[in-house]
Amino acid sequence: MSAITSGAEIRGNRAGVLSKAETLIKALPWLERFHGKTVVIKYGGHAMSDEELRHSFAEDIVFLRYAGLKPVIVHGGGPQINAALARNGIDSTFTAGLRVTTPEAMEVVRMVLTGQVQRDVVGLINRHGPFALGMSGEDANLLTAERKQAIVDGEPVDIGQVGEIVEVQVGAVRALLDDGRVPVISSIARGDDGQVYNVNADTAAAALAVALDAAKLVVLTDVDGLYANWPDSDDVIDSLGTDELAALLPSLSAGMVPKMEACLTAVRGGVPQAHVLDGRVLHSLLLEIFTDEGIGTMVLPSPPGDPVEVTA
Ligand SMILES: Nc1ncnc2c1ncn2[C@@H]1O[C@H](COP(=O)(O)OP(=O)(O)O)[C@@H](O)[C@H]1O
Ligand SMILES: CC(=O)N[C@@H](CCC(=O)OP(=O)(O)O)C(=O)O
Repeated sequence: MSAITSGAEIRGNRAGVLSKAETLIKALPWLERFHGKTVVIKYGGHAMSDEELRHSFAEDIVFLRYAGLKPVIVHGGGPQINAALARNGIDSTFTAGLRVTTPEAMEVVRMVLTGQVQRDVVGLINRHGPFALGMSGEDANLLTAERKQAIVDGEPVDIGQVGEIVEVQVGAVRALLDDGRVPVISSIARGDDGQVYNVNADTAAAALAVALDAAKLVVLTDVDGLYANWPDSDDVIDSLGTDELAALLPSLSAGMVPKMEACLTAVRGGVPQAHVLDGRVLHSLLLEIFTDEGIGTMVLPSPPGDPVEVTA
């Protein structure tokens, strides 16, 4: 027998249906603006902690792909590397937000990023749509790096096999994008000296966003955005210009340093906007790209408005 719905029920559902249609229509200007555009998304290790959030991230990526955008993912894996180093009895320290990478730590970093985290992210996305394909920055000479030194109190400090990106060859990534794929990239680089280098994933994402002429860089992490007076307050800076950000950088600490440097590099390199978003919020990527809700911190070319007041 065919299913029958009463007229009263249909009229009762109408309001809910209309509000869903309104949500879709509100996304229209953003769909037009970003259709065919490349968006580089840094998926931080801390943003991968929860099962429901991981699926919401994968759904967002597949949604972006079906909506005609070209998402490129650069994944992190700091907490996963920490756990693997601890299991192997290898000490792990950070200088200026970067892991001091001995040759034995480098083996673990490479194995965890390309052999574990990248595989997990690819598998996760492909459960929602068959688009993801993993690459290391070493593949097809995507990322070439030289040994980097950290600067501490104005002095250069050796931090081992940490790489500073000196060349990006995006041919292989473009080929994947042209084929409708979603590249998932691990932040390991090759060196002309035959070494492999550990590159901070925020830094790698910024270099790729610039090289790919991306319309946006989005950095997903585990805080609301850039806090103005962290750790004393949780006031989030909604938006700031590159000049203000450059002035602020010396006062920032820990993981925020490479993240905000990445936003600065990307926007100064021609990417129109960079965002730091809370990956703990379900569907934060879709909310950022397809609505005008201000979530997280946005970096724009200077001047974007009044300078923010910040105390170190
Ligand atoms: N001004 C700041 N605003 C927000 N977070 C900050 C700030 N300064 C330092 N942090 C720290 O940086 C961390 C994010 O960096 P990180 O742990 O490297 O994340 P991810 O794994 O996502 O790359 C936050 O969890 C917070 O503890
Ligand atoms: C040089 C350096 O620090 N490399 C990082 C690479 C992974 C990373 O950046 O992961 P998150 O984005 O999750 O922090 C590391 O070894 O932890």
